[in-house]
Amino acid sequence: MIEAVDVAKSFTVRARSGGLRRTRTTVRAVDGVTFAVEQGEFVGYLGPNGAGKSTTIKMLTGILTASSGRLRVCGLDPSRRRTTLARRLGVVFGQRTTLWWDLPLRDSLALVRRLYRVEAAAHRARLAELTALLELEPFLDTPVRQLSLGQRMRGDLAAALLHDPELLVLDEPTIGLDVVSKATVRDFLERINAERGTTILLTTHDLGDIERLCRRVMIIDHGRLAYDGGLDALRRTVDADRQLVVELARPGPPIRLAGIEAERVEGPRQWLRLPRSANAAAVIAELARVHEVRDIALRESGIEEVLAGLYRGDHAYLRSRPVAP
Ligand SMILES: Nc1ncnc2c1ncn2[C@@H]1O[C@H](COP(=O)(O)OP(=O)(O)OP(=O)(O)O)[C@@H](O)[C@H]1O
Repeated sequence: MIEAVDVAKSFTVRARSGGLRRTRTTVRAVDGVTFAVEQGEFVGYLGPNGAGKSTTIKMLTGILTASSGRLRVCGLDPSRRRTTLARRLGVVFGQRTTLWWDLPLRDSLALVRRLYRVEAAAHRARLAELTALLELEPFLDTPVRQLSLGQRMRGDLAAALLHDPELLVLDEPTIGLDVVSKATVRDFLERINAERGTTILLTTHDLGDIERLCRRVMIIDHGRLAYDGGLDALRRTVDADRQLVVELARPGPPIRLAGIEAERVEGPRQWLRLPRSANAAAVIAELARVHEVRDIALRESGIEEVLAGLYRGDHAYLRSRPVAP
């Protein structure tokens, strides 16, 4: 469904550098990413702010042309075959709407039907199905500008799927939604992926979206893929690591013992990451023998912590582990 080989995108930015002088700098927003997404997959595309996610999505949808590399979406070059690709692709940008602000949702969806040249009978059937799945009925005749954020998002999802695309690309579809609306959107996405086999690429900062929906995640940072693999493998890696929070009798230099080093020191308190292979009981016994320890807590780390570590630039943490192909 998607094939990206060493895809890069650079922007030239002009900035004032004192007086009337301007300098030109190049921002490598996407810096050589290679990945493939198969039909029917549900993939999370994650990364910190400014990592290159939106730029990738704009290249996938043909809005931007890659500076270099090879990109194919549904077998097509997105920037050259943008119109043809649009018929096979659905896109939702959570921060923006594709609906007509002053029109009732029903009329907006009728215009979408004309844009995509969907047959009237097929449109009726599809609209009925989407209306039921997304519970649109109560507000089909309400102007889009009067819809709540959650209602508008459901309307946008319907608009993106009316022409029954093979691939759905979502940029933060649950941003700003309450827990009930999030659950409706997630249930819906899970269903169309499972029942219709729609391939989904999802960008989100919401860990609930990821945990609930994505079996595979790709993590991009500074324009490069830092991880591509199963969420379960990532979670197992993370869960295997634990953290020891040690409170010493007095402040001291970072603790070092048996190959384990403190990764954070705050006064008498130090944080040590215990790898999978470490025996916590033995480490604690050794700590107590060498240092004057006031207190010790052993903490399991979750997916949130590994993402935060990665986003802070703690790359060695994941790169030291096997990355799925
Ligand atoms: N049109 C542009 N001109 C210049 N620089 C750009 C342009 N678009 C994006 N960038 C830069 O490229 C980098 C990647 O931006 P991008 O919007 O792809 O990040 P993102 O991962 O989507 O971030 P966020 O999570 O904040 O939405 C950033 O440094 C950004 O400032």
